[in-house]
Amino acid sequence: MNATTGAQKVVVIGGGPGGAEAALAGAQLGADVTLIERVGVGGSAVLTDVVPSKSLIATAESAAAIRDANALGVQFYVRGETGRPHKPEVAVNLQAVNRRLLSLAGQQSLDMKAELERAGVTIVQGEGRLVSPSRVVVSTGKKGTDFDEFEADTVIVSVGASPRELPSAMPDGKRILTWTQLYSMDDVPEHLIVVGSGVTGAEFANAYSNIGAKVSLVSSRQRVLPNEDADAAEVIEEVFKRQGMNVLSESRAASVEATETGVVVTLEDGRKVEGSHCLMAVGSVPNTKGLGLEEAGVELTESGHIKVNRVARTNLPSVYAVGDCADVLPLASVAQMQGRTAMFHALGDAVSPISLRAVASNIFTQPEIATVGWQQKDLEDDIAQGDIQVVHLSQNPRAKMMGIEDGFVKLFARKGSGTVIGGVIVSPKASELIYPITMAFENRLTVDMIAKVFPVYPSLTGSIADAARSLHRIVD
Ligand SMILES: Cc1cc2nc3c(=O)[nH]c(=O)nc-3n(C[C@H](O)[C@H](O)[C@H](O)COP(=O)(O)OP(=O)(O)OC[C@H]3O[C@@H](n4cnc5c(N)ncnc54)[C@H](O)[C@@H]3O)c2cc1C
Ligand SMILES: NC(=O)c1ccc[n+]([C@@H]2O[C@H](COP(=O)([O-])OP(=O)(O)OC[C@H]3O[C@@H](n4cnc5c(N)ncnc54)[C@H](O)[C@@H]3O)[C@@H](O)[C@H]2O)c1
Repeated sequence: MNATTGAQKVVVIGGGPGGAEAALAGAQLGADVTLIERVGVGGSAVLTDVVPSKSLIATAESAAAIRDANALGVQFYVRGETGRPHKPEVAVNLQAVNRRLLSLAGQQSLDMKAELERAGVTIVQGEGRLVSPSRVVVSTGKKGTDFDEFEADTVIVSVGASPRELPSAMPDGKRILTWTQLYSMDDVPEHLIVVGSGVTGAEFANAYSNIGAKVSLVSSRQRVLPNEDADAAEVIEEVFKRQGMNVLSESRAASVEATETGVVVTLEDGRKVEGSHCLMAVGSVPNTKGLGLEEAGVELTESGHIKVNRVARTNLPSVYAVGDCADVLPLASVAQMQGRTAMFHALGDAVSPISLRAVASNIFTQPEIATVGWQQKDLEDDIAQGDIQVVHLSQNPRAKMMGIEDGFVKLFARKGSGTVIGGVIVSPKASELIYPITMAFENRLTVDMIAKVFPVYPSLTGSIADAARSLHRIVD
């Protein structure tokens, strides 16, 4: 408790989406909030992960739009000396691209910092560590020479995660890279080998392919994006292959070595893949080591994630954990929701426990994959009961006009009631199109209610209405 104001004292360790949102919520409720951040406000989400990757993807979309414009009758040519037209090359200036995205990231970090300061949050630059469930030490000097100590009624740990490193494929920051190191490349890599075909691997493989790199994708599973809707992943894999990507299925990388001129990836079956650069996208590890958590009595999982309940509280009443360091779902949107929920709960405000089923998520490949609610696998495994309707975008008039060939809308409706229980959209800008399905899911709307809503004609959302209409059932 702050002795002068009587406000509750809250210390937040880590200023990514989880920590920043928690700090803002605390300030809004009148708490005395101190935010400790060792690198920059916005965290990895803003500085190395979400903002740079999605900015790179915006560039990749522009490059792909130029490539695909020909199909809609747009032609680019320059006249040579003889007056005859020549097709110009589309070139991406990677230095300019990287400058732009790093500057966007830096600016967003500064904007967030200013917003927190305006709200009254005290920001301390340094590395925080728990010394008890209500005491945090911060090393503010280089190599831990200077220390500050903070008493807290509540501590919120939001320290995020870092790229997983394999001992036989250690990143050198030049040829063998993690996703945080990609933005130092001066030129579009001649041949990028991406190890790992989860969301991170798939997004970067697609983006670099679209900006002109030759790409090989080392995928340990039968298909890329193993945790996604199988039909959606199949569309993406087909698009990848059609664009010339070398997808190596059921292939695990055993080691990666840098040579004088490039990299050699040795697969577990002995095959070797040579390229100019290698991106390691083999998952993340939580930044929970050396934080004093176990010593303070906070329970961790075997993977080092902090165990939390649905309001983000750990086994210790005064300690909460939010975002990628907790054992929930590593998404920026979830980190923010947890941050807010944790702070409200700690300060005694009303909260609803977080339901992951309602989280809309998106994979920013081209086309994108957006999902919400129960999925086909849940229906097949009989965890949920529902009917499935798929409408392919090749049947959608607007998609035809726009030259969109790949993608679909898939809707799940509960048997009997017809309530929307989930959906998948594979389409350009699926991240924007999923919102009506998310609204329907959250508010328990039925397919008949959706079918009654007028979509614009012609529009991609028309396929959502079509899927809902097809799910209409006659009531006996
Ligand atoms: C390539 C990539 C793309 C992604 N794209 C998306 C996307 O499009 N949409 C989406 O929702 N999610 C996306 N994610 C996931 C998203 O980045 C994470 O879920 C999000 O960053 C989690 O936020 P956080 O607050 O938990 O942690 P972080 O953003 O990792 O922030 C944690 C902060 O804590 C600081 N910190 C750590 N230890 C200490 C300490 N001891 N003392 C002080 N500070 C400390 C770190 O410096 C860091 O700034 C992506 C992830 C990756 C890898
Ligand atoms: N658009 C987004 O919202 C977005 C983008 C990126 C990441 N994320 C979040 O981050 C989470 C993690 O995604 P991720 O892709 O970073 O990690 P992941 O753990 O989901 O995928 C890593 C993949 O690498 C494979 N792998 C591991 N070792 C390998 C080896 N030696 N050779 C070949 N493959 C190997 C694994 O089998 C796995 O499929 C996502 O679930 C998501 O929550 C979100």
